Amino acid sequence: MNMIRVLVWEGQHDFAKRLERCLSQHADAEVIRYDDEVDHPSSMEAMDVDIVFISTTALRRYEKNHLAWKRIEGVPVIWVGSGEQSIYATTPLSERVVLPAYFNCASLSAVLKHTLHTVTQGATDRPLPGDDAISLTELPMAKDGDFVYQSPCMHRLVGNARLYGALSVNVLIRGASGTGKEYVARLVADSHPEYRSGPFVPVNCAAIPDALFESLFFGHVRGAFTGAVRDHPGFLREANNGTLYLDEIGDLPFYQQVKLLRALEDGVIHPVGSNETMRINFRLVTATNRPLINMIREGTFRLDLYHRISVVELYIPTLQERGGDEKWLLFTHAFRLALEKFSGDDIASPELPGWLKDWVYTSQFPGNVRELFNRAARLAAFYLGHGVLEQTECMHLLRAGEIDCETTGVCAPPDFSTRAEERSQVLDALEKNQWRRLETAEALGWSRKTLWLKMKKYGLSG
Ligand SMILES: Nc1ncnc2c1ncn2[C@@H]1O[C@H](COP(=O)(O)OP(=O)(O)OP(=O)(O)O)[C@@H](O)[C@H]1O
Repeated sequence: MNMIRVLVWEGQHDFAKRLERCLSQHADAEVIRYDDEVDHPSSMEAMDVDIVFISTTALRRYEKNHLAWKRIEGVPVIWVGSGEQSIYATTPLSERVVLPAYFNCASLSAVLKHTLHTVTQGATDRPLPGDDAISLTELPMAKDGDFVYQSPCMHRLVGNARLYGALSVNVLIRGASGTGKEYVARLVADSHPEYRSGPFVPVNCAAIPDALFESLFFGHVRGAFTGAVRDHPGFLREANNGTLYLDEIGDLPFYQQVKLLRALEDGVIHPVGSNETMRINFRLVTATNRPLINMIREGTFRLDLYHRISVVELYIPTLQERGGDEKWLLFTHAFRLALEKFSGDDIASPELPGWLKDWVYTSQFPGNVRELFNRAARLAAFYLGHGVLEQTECMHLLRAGEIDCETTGVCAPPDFSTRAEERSQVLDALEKNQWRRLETAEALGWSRKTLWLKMKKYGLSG
């Protein structure tokens, strides 16, 4: 582990001393202390710390001033005390990391490693030495049907999908190909108290033949055109009282976008060949893997449609952003599923070798979950055929068809040629996201800490 700067904000206990002692055994750390004699740390941002420990007793003294602890946003926090306290009310469940007040050095080391690993995984993304102490089963794994996730950023995404899903707002899902946009769309749909009982109508906008757009979206009556042998309700009416999911919305041609916008604004449609208008009522969820804002600048996506569809935006992190633990979790899950599927049996999974874990942790999977599932399925087929997982042959198989990031461009971080350009991009993203750091960081594909450091570098503050 590299040298880390740890801030300890203590209430009335002596845990800073214990912490310092444990840290000196387990990590190369500089500990900066605040205690109950000192007022709350007002210049935490300027201190450039890597992690903050806050005792619940310290925070209680400043409970009225939410800003006091909001200032530490961008730096991971480990709470010290009881996990039950109302003091965490402003921290989503998925983000709470709690170290019991009676911690010992081993529990401190495990919590610290897990937190730092999660934060820095984008940069290092390989198992930490001695990580065996933190087994996968100890990490929070969640399952929504077949949707499996584990990383804090995915817990946050799912929490937001449920939260906004319960409201009657249009939701735009952004994410690279293979990240699971349809799963998230279904999660949003299933969270609404009324629309959840209606139909879920998925439409891939990239696969709509131009000439059939109106008939497929708004419906047609029998005889409206050659080949219209029966009435067709159209996607918008099929979704009535349910959810219409428009995937690849960025692929809808510009001149079709205005027709869709009009229907959404008026809440009525005219089926092709009919004089009647019909009312429509559904929740709209859209998804894209294309940069709509750039497309608006280039004049290929309508700003008015963008405003209509993106009341709430949810960003799905790439597999790389979710980190090694989640890749491994998904790989083992996919491997087990494939064994069952290919053998038609409830076959026991073999113990997976260490070289495989290393490979999964360090591979980038530009095709995201879809690609990872494909590799796991290959390996499962190999295992069923040969009964062993021999490294050389398996690696050959796993790496076949591997496409690197440079070729696909999908896992590369934003590339800015000048400082001025980067500053203006960061400013743009901040303004677009009303200076909310989490959303801005997600939009830029950065961690909150990276964004915070860049804001400091360019003298940007909200
Ligand atoms: N978290 C997950 N847990 C389990 N399976 C997943 C998860 N995420 C994605 N998948 C799998 O990956 C595949 C791709 O997911 P999905 O089709 O939803 O991605 P997408 O983002 O809509 O991709 P595209 O943009 O290419 O349409 C799915 O078939 C599903 O099996």
